[in-house]
Amino acid sequence: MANVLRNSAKFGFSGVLSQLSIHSRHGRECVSPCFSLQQRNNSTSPKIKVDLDSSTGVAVLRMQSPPVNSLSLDFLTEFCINLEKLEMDRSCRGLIITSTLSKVFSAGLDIMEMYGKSPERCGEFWKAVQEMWLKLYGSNMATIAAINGSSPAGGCLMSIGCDYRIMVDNPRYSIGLNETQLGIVAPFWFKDTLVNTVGNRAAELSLELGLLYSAPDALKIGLVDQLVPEDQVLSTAQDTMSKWLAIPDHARQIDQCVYIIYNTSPLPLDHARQMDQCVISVCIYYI
Ligand SMILES: CCCCC/C=C\C/C=C\C/C=C/C(=O)SCCNC(=O)CCNC(=O)[C@H](O)C(C)(C)COP(=O)(O)OP(=O)(O)OC[C@H]1O[C@@H](n2cnc3c(N)ncnc32)[C@H](O)[C@@H]1OP(=O)(O)O
Repeated sequence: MANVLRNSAKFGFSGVLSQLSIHSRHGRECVSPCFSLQQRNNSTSPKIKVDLDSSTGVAVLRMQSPPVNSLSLDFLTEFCINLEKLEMDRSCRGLIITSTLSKVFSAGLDIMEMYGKSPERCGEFWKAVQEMWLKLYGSNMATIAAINGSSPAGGCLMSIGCDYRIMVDNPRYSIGLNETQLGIVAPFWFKDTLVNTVGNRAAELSLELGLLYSAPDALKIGLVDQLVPEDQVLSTAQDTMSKWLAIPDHARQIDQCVYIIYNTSPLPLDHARQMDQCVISVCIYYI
């Protein structure tokens, strides 16, 4: 543990995960000389748009993959590449994730990725899902989800992978890990992340019944931290981010790291990750 804490101070949580044998992770010390200033500040790709304001150190990542921002392999790959670029950029300290689509933040995993694909493709897809969660939950940046629409299943995982959640105050928007309603089971690390957010009992009820919560109900159980009118979601996220960034990065990162290490099962370890990948790939293949 002493080593983990020493490393957390040196590398931040991402760095600690890499000490625990995660591939391709980058502490904030690791600044790639490969990215030009222009590349770092603005990158546009088909499914994701990122704008980094270098005066505030805050990036806004907009998911723009109609109709519902479903998490396909292509989407997840783009998402992870963008996250990795921001992670390596010293000037970026905070990340806000939101959607350009009306009514939907993200519909979760792309159902077409889970239907009739080869075991190899299923494995690749699941690895990308794991990677998305590891990169987001383990990020050294302060992360806020500005949830401007429904966010079921994998969309909810993405939201609870952030440090703070602001949702539009609209009872028609829902959020939750509804996998059991679909006849599938949320993996253990989805469960851990939910428990870390809403506590044990609420998570148990939520997972077993596959509950989707309206925005007001999500606030009641602590699944989201704040509700705001639709037109204020981004500005509130920016204001909230400035409070998070008033805390010295190293202190926030170490605090987060200690919390996660004590409260999360060991997916960061290669063997746990591979076992999870194998089980899920087989399950998807036989669905
Ligand atoms: C032991 C067994 C273990 C098995 C293990 C297997 C897998 C892993 C286990 C768990 C992890 C799973 C995580 C997941 O994320 S699963 C995905 C769950 N997602 C959902 O349930 C969301 C479904 N969608 C909705 O509820 C709604 O679409 C919405 C997001 C609320 C938006 O509603 P709206 O009315 O605005 O749109 P439509 O419903 O009309 O949809 C428009 C369009 O989008 C298509 N679509 C919707 N969701 C998805 C999706 N997840 N993937 C792909 N495509 C999606 C929908 O079909 C419509 O398409 P069309 O062509 O008809 O226009």
